Amino acid sequence: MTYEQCECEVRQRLSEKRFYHSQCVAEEAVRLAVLYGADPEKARLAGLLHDILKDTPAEEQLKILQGFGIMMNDTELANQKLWHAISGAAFLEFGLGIRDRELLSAVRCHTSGRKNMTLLEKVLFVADYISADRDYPGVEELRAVARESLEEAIIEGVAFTVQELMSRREPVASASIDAYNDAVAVLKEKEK
Ligand SMILES: Nc1ncnc2c1ncn2[C@@H]1O[C@H](COP(=O)(O)OP(=O)(O)O)[C@@H](O)[C@H]1O
Repeated sequence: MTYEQCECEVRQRLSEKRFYHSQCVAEEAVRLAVLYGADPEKARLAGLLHDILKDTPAEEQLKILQGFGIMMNDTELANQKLWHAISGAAFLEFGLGIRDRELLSAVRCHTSGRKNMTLLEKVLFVADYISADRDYPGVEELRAVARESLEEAIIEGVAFTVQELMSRREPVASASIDAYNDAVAVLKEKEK
């Protein structure tokens, strides 16, 4: 599929606001990719596609996952906000025929992160926090951190999300803690 065809698939499934967010994440992912040595065009496409099922009702997302025979683990099931990433990656692969495993796994883990993230996964994970449309308190600081270190940005991003989830007494998927621990380990290694 061409980039334009992908854009068309995304646009028809998302609200204007969410489509704009996807475009902003695509642009930010390119910037981070250039800065840290990932493939900019793959990063752009991952950013464009990452939220493709975000506006699809949860029951439909479940049906899509069941239809493709994909199981979620217990924490994933307990966190509805994670479903669009998992169902989105499945839809891209089995619905649209996108075969790029690196891109698919970046979409699959873009919300929670995961253990042993690839460079592209890190780029997308961070781009989603700092894209131009984001305006939460602290986003400017996180943008500055992301220009200096992807790992520091992952740590700050996960800390922000986990604190927010805990304050609402919501379950926390351990994939984010894994991503945090890996980032801490990379920084410790660099300090040596
Ligand atoms: N480890 C996690 N466990 C549970 N929920 C999580 C985790 N990480 C992220 N989330 C949920 O996902 C939300 C962010 O998802 P995201 O796709 O970036 O949404 P949006 O683009 O609407 O901000 C967080 O606000 C949180 O509710």
